Amino acid sequence: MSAPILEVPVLETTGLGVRRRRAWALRDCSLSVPAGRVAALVGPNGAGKTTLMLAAVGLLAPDRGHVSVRGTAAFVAQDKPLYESFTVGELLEFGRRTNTRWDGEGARARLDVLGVPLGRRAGRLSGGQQAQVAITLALARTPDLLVLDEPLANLDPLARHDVMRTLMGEVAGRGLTVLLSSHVIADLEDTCDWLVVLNGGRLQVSGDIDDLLAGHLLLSGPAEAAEGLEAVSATGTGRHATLLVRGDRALGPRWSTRRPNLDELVMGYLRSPQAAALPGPAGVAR
Ligand SMILES: Nc1ncnc2c1ncn2[C@@H]1O[C@H](COP(=O)(O)OP(=O)(O)OP(=O)(O)O)[C@@H](O)[C@H]1O
Repeated sequence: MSAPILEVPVLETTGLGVRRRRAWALRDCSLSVPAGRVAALVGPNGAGKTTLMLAAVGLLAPDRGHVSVRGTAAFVAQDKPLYESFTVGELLEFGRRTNTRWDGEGARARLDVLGVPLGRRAGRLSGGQQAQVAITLALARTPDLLVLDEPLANLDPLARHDVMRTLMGEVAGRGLTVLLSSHVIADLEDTCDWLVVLNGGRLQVSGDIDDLLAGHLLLSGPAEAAEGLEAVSATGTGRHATLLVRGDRALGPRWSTRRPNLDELVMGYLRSPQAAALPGPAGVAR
């Protein structure tokens, strides 16, 4: 096995714990997202995704542990708030006046390509256009880390594709690092290369998506043969069982094996909140 390549983290949390009102929304979370990665943040409702993102950009203070960002971070909240009575051009001008780092030319060029009229009031734009404007304003601040809370929610498939293409262009063009949350794994499969899974306020998975997929197998076979097999999780329909397991296993002709896809990997972990795939001290999943 080749030695793990050390990548510079842009976002790093160590033992991060955040309380919302009296309850812990995030506990003992230690993760890193390397530079130039597009990290998918997934987990059920209430898992702590927004809490982690707010802590990452400094909008929530840790109650335990640390969070650090190398460089600057920009955040686009779930409801993509814009001053509705401002025109898009006025929003750009407002951004220019209120930010020390501002790429107005890039922002105008992007909106031009997307066909968003600068003279239109933000409140009169479609949901997809509002998402694009909010992301464009965040990108114009030329952050090192862009944090997006469900940027694809309520967008049609074409608009979702456009948003992801915008992000990929920025990542390829200037090595931006992105952390984005979503409930639709299929939207993330082609563009994200890093995975963070939260469940009930705890970190379950953090790592390179290709490594994670290559490090797991999906087994299908007779339920009675599944007993005693160590698995991340198992599902079944009576006599038939499907298991998500770590590593490579030769189990004989009664089992069919294949690599899981991203959705199967995520679902396999979410079904077993106690299971975890986190990098050990040498970057090896444990
Ligand atoms: N403003 C708040 N005040 C108090 N508790 C909150 C607040 N916002 C969230 N919480 C609680 O913190 C926990 C984590 O919520 P968070 O919004 O981070 O989850 P999430 O994974 O982003 O969920 P969703 O997918 O539903 O957006 C939940 O138990 C939630 O009830």
